[in-house]
Amino acid sequence: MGLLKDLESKILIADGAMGTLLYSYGTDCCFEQLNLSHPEQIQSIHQAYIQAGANVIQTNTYSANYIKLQRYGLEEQVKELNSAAVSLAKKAAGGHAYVLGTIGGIRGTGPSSLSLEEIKRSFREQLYCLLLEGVDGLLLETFYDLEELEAVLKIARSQTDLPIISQISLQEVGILNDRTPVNTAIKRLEELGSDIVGLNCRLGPFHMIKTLEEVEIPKHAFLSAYPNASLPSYVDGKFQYEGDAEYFKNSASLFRNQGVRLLGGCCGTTPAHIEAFATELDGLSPVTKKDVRRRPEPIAVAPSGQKPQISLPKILQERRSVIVELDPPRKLDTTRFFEGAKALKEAGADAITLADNSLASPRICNTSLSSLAKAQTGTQAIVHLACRDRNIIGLQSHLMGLHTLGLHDILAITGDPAKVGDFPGASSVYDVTSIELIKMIKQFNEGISLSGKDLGEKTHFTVGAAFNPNVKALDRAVQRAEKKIEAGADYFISQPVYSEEKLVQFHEAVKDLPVPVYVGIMPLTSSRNADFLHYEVPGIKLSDEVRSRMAEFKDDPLAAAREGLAISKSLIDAATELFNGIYLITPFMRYELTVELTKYAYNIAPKNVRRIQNV
Ligand SMILES: Cc1cc2nc3c(=O)[nH]c(=O)nc-3n(C[C@H](O)[C@H](O)[C@H](O)COP(=O)(O)OP(=O)(O)OC[C@H]3O[C@@H](n4cnc5c(N)ncnc54)[C@H](O)[C@@H]3O)c2cc1C
Ligand code: MET
Ligand SMILES: [Zn+2]
Repeated sequence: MGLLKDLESKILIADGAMGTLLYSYGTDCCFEQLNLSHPEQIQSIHQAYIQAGANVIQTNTYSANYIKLQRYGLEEQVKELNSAAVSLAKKAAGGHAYVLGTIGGIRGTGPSSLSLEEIKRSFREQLYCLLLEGVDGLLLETFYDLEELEAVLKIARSQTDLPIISQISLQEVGILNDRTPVNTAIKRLEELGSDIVGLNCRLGPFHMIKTLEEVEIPKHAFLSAYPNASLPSYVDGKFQYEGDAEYFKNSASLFRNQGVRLLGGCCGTTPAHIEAFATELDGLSPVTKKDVRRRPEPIAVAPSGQKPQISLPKILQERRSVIVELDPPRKLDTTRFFEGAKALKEAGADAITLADNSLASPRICNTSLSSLAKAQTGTQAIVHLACRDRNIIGLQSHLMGLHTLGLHDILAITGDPAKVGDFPGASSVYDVTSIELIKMIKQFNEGISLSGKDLGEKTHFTVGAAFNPNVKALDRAVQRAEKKIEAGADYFISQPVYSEEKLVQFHEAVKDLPVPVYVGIMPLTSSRNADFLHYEVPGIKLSDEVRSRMAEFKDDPLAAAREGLAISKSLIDAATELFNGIYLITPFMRYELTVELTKYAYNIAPKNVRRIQNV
């Protein structure tokens, strides 16, 4: 007797959801905490599943690791919560059902910055607690990330000979988030020594069976499936699942036909669903042969989006390039904006850049204006894209829209937080930071969405990233830049620099980076403007000389603007000795200033070329 021995000749039925069942009862605390605070509740759920026909149950430990328990301040209780869970499940099983120690995946559906080392640490701790209490097997479930599952499976396999079940979760039929076909992933888990391999959560029976049609029956492992009851719906502020056990009854034989030998339920399932599986498959032997549907090769489709205009990082390798930030207006009159776009194009700017609600204050949508500017004047536009205002659904939709409009230049930024802007109470989404956004965009360039879905064609985005040289520790800024390069950044655009000394330090810090930099220069418009930047904008310091030059024209706005231009010109003189890329920032829609500076920058003869940033 033993779980694996039984599976050689039988189909076993596993239990269904624990978490969503508790949630449906109105539980709103940490579910694992109930192992200690309300043990009778957990035990009665186990018993209900056993009564429904489950031969295999799992401990209430899905999130009982320090990383997830941290959310509730329970990270010190990993041992107690796991121990209690095992003893409750064992008591309920009373020797009539196998008890699996459950460990849930940590990396979710979006990009995660949690290191594998930290995940492994947390996994080891929970693993030892479960093994110490004596379970009949381990259930590694709800892993969206194959790298994570492989890493923890290796650890578990090296620590125990007990049966191990490894279950992947999918967002798309047949394919993991990283594009690995599910059949390949299952084979890899089998090779790493998993005794049972399969799928759980996220998909309901329909999509899970469709996925299993692409999966071969493993030679040295058994197949498992724990489908969700349905897709969730959101009613009256609560997630609900359609609870039709009759539907599960009809699906049972379809799972069997796919070679599944351990069949249970995940989110939204109840003892009624498990009973449906158990009665329907009672006495039936496992299927050992089936036809496997081959995954179709992705079809290469000719791209429909227009091809990019000039490649800015390429230009920077060859010659000087000036780009100019011309921000969307805060009000609805766009006259000055389009005049500016036209004038800058005529002045020779290689592109204009349009901020995305910078300083977290609403402006006209930069994509609309970029598209119109491109259509009206042929201007190449760099669209800033901030992670603050869009979740990963909105970001992806936006990327597809940019591609469709033929806007291929993006500046990927995390974005100023909402609290600095006009609506400090608004939420800052930040599902991802600039680094993960850059990765996402580069994945789109491979024709693949964040969930691994085939986009049907490849995008052609060139991705810029932000660099702030106005920080105390430039070396840390460079380290962050290196991460952005690793993620796929093609070039950098910097915050404005206001002193020649800073330009030299900046150049020294980035000269060996493998991608080019556009160095920021923003003309000062008045003495007050200079003081504001110096005193109020974090990281920006103007030299005493610059501030006193501006202060001289305190009462003469025209003369002050002229002085601001003169200062910018000397900064451009210094900058063009060090960098090929000049990024001019138009202050307060005064594009005449940046038009003049664009012409000025192009008219400076190339100087000591050897010192130019090495790219
Ligand atoms: C060229 C340019 C254009 C911009 N356009 C916009 C815009 O359109 N809309 C908008 O809202 N904002 C814009 N910003 C502002 C920008 O979003 C913020 O300045 C941001 O904090 C830094 O850039 P990032 O978004 O790439 O953040 P990231 O570099 O991704 O930084 C994200 C987080 O990491 C932290 N961090 C950054 N650098 C370091 C470091 N060296 N060490 C440790 N932690 C660090 C930051 O505090 C921040 O919380 C722009 C900035 C630049 C330089
Ligand atoms: C989020 S997937 C399901 C986790 C666990 N098996 C439960 O039912 O609570
Ligand atoms: Zn689930």
